[in-house]
Amino acid sequence: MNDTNILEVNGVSRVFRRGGMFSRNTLTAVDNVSFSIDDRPQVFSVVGESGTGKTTLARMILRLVEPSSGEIRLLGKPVNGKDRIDNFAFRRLVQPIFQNPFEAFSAYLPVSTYLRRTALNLKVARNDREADEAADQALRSVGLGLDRVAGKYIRQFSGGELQRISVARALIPDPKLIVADEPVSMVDASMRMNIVNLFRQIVEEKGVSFIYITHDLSTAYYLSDHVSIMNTGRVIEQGLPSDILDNPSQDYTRELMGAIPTIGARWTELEEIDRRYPTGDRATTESAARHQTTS
Ligand SMILES: Nc1ncnc2c1ncn2[C@@H]1O[C@H](COP(=O)(O)OP(=O)(O)OP(=O)(O)O)[C@@H](O)[C@H]1O
Repeated sequence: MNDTNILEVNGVSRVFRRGGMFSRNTLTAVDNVSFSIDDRPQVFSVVGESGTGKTTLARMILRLVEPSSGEIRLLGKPVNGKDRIDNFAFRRLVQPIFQNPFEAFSAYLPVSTYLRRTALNLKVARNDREADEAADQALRSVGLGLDRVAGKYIRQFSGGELQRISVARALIPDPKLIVADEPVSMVDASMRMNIVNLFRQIVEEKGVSFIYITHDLSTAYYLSDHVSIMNTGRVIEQGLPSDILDNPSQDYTRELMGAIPTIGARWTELEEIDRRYPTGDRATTESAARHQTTS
């Protein structure tokens, strides 16, 4: 165990029962997965097709599902079990971003009220004024501001705008780690790169690390410092994105790559979308540029 690692996942498995309470049928959704994320701000991607166990893994890290075996540690402290890190400390350190931003907020509360409550509940602020300041600061990190959001309900935003607001919500407690489960798969194609670039910008500027869960190898390659490929519950290969894509050791990875018509063409398309829909205050990052030049 290394206390400077933000996250350690040691031999973690999750078995689900299939076919009712008394059934003996089981499914191993996550099978003996191990990896660690050191304290350098980074994007750590977990890539695989539907049903390979990515969401189950994310939910175990977020403490929404208990592992059947193995251990997850956050800054050296257990995430599960009787000595686990307390809930409040956990929520200050780790925040989720989910696939559907419309499900991340209440439909009955203005989004600004929701953000204010988040700041108060997480004790980032002592009163409404401080909470609004915290919300405004977080919204500015994603290219918005409280003035553009105040009093509006989720139906008044596009999916892309609302996903940016859910990134802002996640930033309110100044977390160490954000677990983003398919965060761009329900966002309009024109906004996808915008959000992906925003993640990179947050890594560089705020020192937050992301676990980026996706079926889309192309955005993972573009965005990540590290890629783990998952198939049937197992991590089958992992490493630097350029190493994996230039030299995949597994047939499954080659199949995933085959889903991208040609890597080079895809980057051109992503860059074109990015040019047409700029983030505004987006930083072009060294890491993204590095991956682009290797493609
Ligand atoms: N609560 C549950 N009970 C039973 N089976 C489950 C449960 N949650 C997930 N599974 C099963 O575990 C397997 C892995 O699911 P999981 O959602 O983790 O995969 P995934 O890679 O995230 O896929 P997707 O992108 O479609 O969500 C699937 O076969 C799924 O049906």
